[in-house]
Amino acid sequence: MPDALSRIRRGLVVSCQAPEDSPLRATVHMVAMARAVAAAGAVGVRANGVADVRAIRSALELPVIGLWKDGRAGVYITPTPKHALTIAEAGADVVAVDGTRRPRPDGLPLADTIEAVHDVGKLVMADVADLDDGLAAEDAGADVVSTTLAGYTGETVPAGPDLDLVAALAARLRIPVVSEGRITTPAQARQALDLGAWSVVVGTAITAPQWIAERFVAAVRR
Ligand SMILES: CC(=O)N[C@H](C=O)[C@@H](O)[C@H](O)[C@H](O)COP(=O)(O)O
Repeated sequence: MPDALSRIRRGLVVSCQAPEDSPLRATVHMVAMARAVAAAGAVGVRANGVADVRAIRSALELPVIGLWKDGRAGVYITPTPKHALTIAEAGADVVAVDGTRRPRPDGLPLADTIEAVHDVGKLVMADVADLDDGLAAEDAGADVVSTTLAGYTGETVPAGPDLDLVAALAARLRIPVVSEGRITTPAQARQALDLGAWSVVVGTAITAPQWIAERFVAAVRR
């Protein structure tokens, strides 16, 4: 098992990302967030964009899962080999890419992006939406799959994490399966591991103070 994957086994990876319109959208804030979660015992960090990946890589010893969000709809997570190689070059140990079976903007198969990343000695996390995506991503050579895109390819986004998908993928795949997306409680994170997840990625519930505060505000307004 590659070192970066061994190191995140049965642990918490924290996604340190802030959207463009967030007051936290500056690399310095994402590095501080990454340091804070590392101090708490997180075993890895997931980060978006060249600047954040590069800065977090040099600030921390932890494995970095890097991605490049290009756009907001369709295939936007590290959609092409060019995006993937840029993130690998920025220092990501694992490059997270869209691993769905949707047509990619460059028309190339997922396997091409995976091969390009492997050629520079880095690993690929395929962000999938369903079981068939996961099976196809494993066949295409992905090193690990994550349930990142489950619930984001249809009309509406479901409320909780898709833990059924975690269990289904873990039962069928030989490669590690990471549980990611809408995990908002420690109990859900634990449950994901109990269902066979290799590790758990949590973002919003830890690193988005606006989302956290909104829940408190709504509760005290009632
Ligand atoms: C769908 C998509 O674009 N997901 C992104 C992937 O990197 C991030 O916006 C999420 O924050 C991340 O997956 C962690 O999930 P959550 O924030 O729900 O814990």
